[in-house]
Amino acid sequence: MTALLRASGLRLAFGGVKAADGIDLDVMAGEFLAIIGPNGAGKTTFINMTTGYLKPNAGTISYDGRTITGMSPRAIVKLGIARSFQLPQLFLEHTVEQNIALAVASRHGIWSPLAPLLRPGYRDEARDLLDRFGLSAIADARADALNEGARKLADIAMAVALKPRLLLMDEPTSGVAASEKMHIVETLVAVLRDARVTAVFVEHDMDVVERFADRVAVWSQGRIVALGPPDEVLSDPAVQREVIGIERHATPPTVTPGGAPHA
Ligand SMILES: Nc1ncnc2c1ncn2[C@@H]1O[C@H](COP(=O)(O)OP(=O)(O)OP(=O)(O)O)[C@@H](O)[C@H]1O
Repeated sequence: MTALLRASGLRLAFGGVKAADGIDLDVMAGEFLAIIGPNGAGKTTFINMTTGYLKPNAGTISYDGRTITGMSPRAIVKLGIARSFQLPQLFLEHTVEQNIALAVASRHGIWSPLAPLLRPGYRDEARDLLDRFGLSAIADARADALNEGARKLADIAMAVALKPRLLLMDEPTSGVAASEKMHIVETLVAVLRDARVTAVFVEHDMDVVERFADRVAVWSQGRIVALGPPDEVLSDPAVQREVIGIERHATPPTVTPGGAPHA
């Protein structure tokens, strides 16, 4: 396997806070790499640097052999790197299908909300994606009416509509009801494997990491402190003590569809 993404010596400080303190990481083509670590460890900062939302103070990021450090988010998307956010970025007043069709249109450089109406092909592609994500039944629902699980899947479907080779997902299961979580991850992993997308995902649920990650990278205070297969890394006493204990404590509350948050 070759490295699709290579981060070398990444550093980024916010005032006195070292959000990235020398990050070296190769993401291999085809793998699913989980990033775990306590709140504030620098996980989102890594995704933001890789996708052009933040510029590192030092270090380089290369993708498919090409340096992308400091490029704009739009230029990076064009090269084949997409992302989803901790808080889904859907257009809330639009339907699920319209959201996906808008993402398809944006891949063609068209940013108008009318694009899907003008080009039926975009809607067809959106419908195919909805089918693959198991979202066809709610194609006509407004995005603001969805429960958190469906919202996360729709957000990831929008990222997949960009036809990425590499997808970075920031906490794809946060806020999703425990009963829905495994189904959601199974669905998105099946779609991504089928589309041969390499995936990096930040995750707080160790069951999800254990079951779906090929490798896991442990972040702590802007550094990677462990990296390897989940069974090795998650059974490492130092990781359990320093990170997973904190993780379990810090796991955000889940929200049931239409219900109140609960721990
Ligand atoms: N734009 C910013 N301006 C100032 N400080 C920031 C900014 N982004 C991140 N930080 C700080 O950098 C550190 C790392 O933040 P980051 O969001 O990357 O952590 P994280 O591991 O993703 O945490 P969480 O699990 O809570 O999402 C934190 O101390 C955070 O407050």
